[in-house]
Amino acid sequence: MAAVLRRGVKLISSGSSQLLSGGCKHGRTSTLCISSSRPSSSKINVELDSSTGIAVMRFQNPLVNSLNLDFLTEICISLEKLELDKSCRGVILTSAQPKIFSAGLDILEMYGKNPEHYAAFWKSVQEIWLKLYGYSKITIAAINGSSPAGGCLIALTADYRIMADNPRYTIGLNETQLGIVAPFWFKDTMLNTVGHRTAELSLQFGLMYTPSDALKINLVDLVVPEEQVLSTATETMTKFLAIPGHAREISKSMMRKPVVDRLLSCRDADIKNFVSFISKDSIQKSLGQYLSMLKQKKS
Ligand SMILES: CCCCCCCCCCCCC/C=C/C(=O)SCCNC(=O)CCNC(=O)[C@H](O)C(C)(C)COP(=O)(O)OP(=O)(O)OC[C@H]1O[C@@H](n2cnc3c(N)ncnc32)[C@H](O)[C@@H]1OP(=O)(O)O
Repeated sequence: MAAVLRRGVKLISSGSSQLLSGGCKHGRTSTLCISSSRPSSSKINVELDSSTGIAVMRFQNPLVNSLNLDFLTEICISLEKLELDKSCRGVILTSAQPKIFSAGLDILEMYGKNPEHYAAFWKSVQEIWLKLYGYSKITIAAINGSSPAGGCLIALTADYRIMADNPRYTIGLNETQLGIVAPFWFKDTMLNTVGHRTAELSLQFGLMYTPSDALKINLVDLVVPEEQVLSTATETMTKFLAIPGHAREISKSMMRKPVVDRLLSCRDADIKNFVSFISKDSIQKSLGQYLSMLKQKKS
């Protein structure tokens, strides 16, 4: 999997991605970069500073970082590589797209397709959640834009959330607004973060929160000026890194394992449930209307 290219430079490749260590792009010898072997098609960019052990994973799937099958797979592969890389100690998740952290699951993956496609897509959604929620290393979400539904879920899996102080950005599980339902593991992730009553109201109404409101309900941990989101995430990561790693990791696992195990125990049933739900005419109709609404918003 890994090959030494020249002194201090190793290449790890899987699918379309490569991991280069040593001096690359930025001329900093301590920087690792993961990028696609076809840079124009890469949906993420990862830089790992080997002097600090902090990796920054930037989502760059135009236009709005919607989570389609390819994008989810690419994120998962990169997370796996970083988890195996001993020089990586923590990952900051952020967006390279302006104003959007992630628009959530790609609605086009859930609309007008066949059951096999829905099953494959849902499996990859499960995969990313299992990977992130059970991630052994520290994760921090540097939320520099809006983050509805699946985008919020990605942020919720992190150990810490820092959001840009811009009232035009919103975050939340808005599924009911689309006429769909957040599955139990989305619900559990939310519930474990904001508590039962807030989660109940939030899920039923499909509420989207401004950064200051998200802070009030502990959906995010910190709100900072936009230009400070990444630097604050790095500072926060340093605080996490000061804690003895083994103790922190076990504590994280202790809090999250029951929820992870719950999905692991019924993955196939959850996929079946999703396929049957999303294939219903009434659900397809709701999604179709929502997509039209998104298009009309522009005109
Ligand atoms: C008995 C029990 C039963 C339970 C069973 C449970 C089973 C499980 C059920 C199903 C669960 C599904 C869970 C779903 C999770 C999701 O994540 S659904 C997606 C939710 N996302 C959204 O609602 C976001 C919608 N988008 C927006 O609000 C805005 O686009 C934005 C992100 C805020 C960006 O705004 P702006 O910058 O103004 O850009 P736009 O012009 O609106 O968008 C640009 C183009 O992108 C398209 N687009 C946007 N979001 C998506 C998306 N999520 N998927 C696909 N495409 C998207 C948008 O249409 C524009 O396209 P073009 O017009 O072609 O340019």
